[in-house]
Amino acid sequence: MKIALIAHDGKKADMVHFLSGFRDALHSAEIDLVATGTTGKHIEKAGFEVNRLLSGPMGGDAQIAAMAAEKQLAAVIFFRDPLDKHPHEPDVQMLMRICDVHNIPLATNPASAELMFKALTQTYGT
Ligand SMILES: O=C(CO)COP(=O)(O)O
Repeated sequence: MKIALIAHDGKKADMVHFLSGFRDALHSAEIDLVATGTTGKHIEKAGFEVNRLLSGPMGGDAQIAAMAAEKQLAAVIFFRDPLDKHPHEPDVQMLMRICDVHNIPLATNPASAELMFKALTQTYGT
């Protein structure tokens, strides 16, 4: 299964911390990670394999939305920073809307991501 990962700058450390808690599952399981550009760099640095797309403000959120619309994603984990402004806010809203349109599981904070991830790894037997 393919899981998309996105984190705003103020949440990138949270994303790496979150993934580190699932390191064994991520290394052993049949999980493909895809991420927006800068988020992906942080994830790679932490020792995970990830397919990096464009940076969010340059269209990365839109690329992930397209994958969601084409049902290529089992889930989207998007750690948004609610205390910061983003020039590409329309893309952020669009991504979340597309997840809702296509009923793609979407977690926007670590607590929900953890619940979702545990459920997914059980469902997929990983
Ligand atoms: O801006 C983002 C999400 O809206 C994330 O993009 P980066 O991972 O390239 O920082």
